[in-house]
Amino acid sequence: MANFPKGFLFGTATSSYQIEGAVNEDGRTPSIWDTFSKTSGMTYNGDTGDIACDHYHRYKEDVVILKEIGVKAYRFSIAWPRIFPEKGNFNPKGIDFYKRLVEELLKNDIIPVATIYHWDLPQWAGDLGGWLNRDLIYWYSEYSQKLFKEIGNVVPMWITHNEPWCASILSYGIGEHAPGHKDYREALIAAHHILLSHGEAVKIFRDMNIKESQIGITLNLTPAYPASERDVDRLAAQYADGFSNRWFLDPIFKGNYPEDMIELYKEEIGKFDFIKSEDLGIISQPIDFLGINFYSRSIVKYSEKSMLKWIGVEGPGAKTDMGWEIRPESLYDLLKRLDKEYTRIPIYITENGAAFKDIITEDGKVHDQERIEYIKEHLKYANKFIKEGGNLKGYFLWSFLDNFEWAFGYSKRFGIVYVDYKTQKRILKDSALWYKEVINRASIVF
Ligand SMILES: OC[C@@H]1[C@@H](O)[C@H](O)[C@@H](O)c2[nH]c(CCc3ccccc3)c[n+]21
Repeated sequence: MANFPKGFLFGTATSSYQIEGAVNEDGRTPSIWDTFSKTSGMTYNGDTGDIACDHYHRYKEDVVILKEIGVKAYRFSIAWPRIFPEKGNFNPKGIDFYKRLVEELLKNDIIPVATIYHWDLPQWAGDLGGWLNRDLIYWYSEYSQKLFKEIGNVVPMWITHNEPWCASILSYGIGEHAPGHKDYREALIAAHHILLSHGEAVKIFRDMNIKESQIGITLNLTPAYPASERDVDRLAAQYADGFSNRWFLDPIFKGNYPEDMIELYKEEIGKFDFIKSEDLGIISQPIDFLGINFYSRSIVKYSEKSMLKWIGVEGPGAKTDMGWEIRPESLYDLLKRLDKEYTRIPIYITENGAAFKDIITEDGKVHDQERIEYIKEHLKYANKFIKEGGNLKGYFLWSFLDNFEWAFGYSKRFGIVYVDYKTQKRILKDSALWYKEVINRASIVF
């Protein structure tokens, strides 16, 4: 039996575009994900977030379920297009939804953890060039400041951005996410502006001196391992680590971009003329916690073919329905590395979870034992890190509800609560009942 420290924050996580629906309600205007999901071929089956889990209307019922599971905290994101549906035009009805949600959470002793940006950029900002336009930093500052003013005193944990890597590299470089560009120079420009907007929001947050509230950022981090002990494969792993992790960790915690990656990129990217002298100082100002989203590791071998000099190799372990290798030990490796090389500020696992092919059996239940095993194993390694003195303060399971899985639409289920999208009925999967026990005892048997 392993116990977690008293006060360890067990939670669940979601995001606005993936669960809310009500895309035209109370003044909300389209986001780049409304546009992208309606562009043919961009999402599985042409799925969109138009309805999703209809959480905008069902949030009270959903908070009751959160209470039933017994989570201590709930991580959600705020839809920028509800708050500023047009450039410079604040929408009180938009913030009212989040005031109602936060009130409901607090009434049920659940700590609200708000992510300011989880990819649903207002289309009006997309039309200005999105994250390629340095002016977005101004608009993001206006948005963040308004949130801090309106609900800063009732939200104790603020996350500026969810996964800058996805919002830049995956979206402007690889093209799998909105706005679907495939230009690596654009990707690094977007990454820089997102990081800069993070820094500006932290500055605003500090200047407002909001009591009892903390601010951080969430990074998706993927430990990279060489496919062999050959030097070239070890070099490949170094570059994969730079690509996924150090390009974001270094500016935030060291105040510089990693030299080896600048060298690797400069042929393709040309001048790094989008970085101004004062930028890295703004990006690297102290934060109160680091959120990490961990799902799996990558194994890479050297390849002359790719500009990045590496290609992925399939791991030997079992896979989730996303095809991601199940490798809980890598969570421990990641945590130890962060502790040793980057920071000892509090760390929260702001996402960890798995998609599996869930079915409702005759008994009307969802026996998702694979998901229970996945979570149990990751909590085991999280606990090992804590026992060794690691400053891990919380774990947010992805996800509370089955929801819109971006390019995969509704074909992938990550929830511990099953959503029947035809009826919007919620069914607690076995994993929700198991997680309830874990939280109740703040210990797990493994
Ligand atoms: O894919 C599951 C979840 C998403 O539903 C969340 O919105 C997002 O924050 C999130 N990040 C990751 C890991 C990074 C990643 C995201 C999308 C595609 C590939 C890798 C996994 N997830």
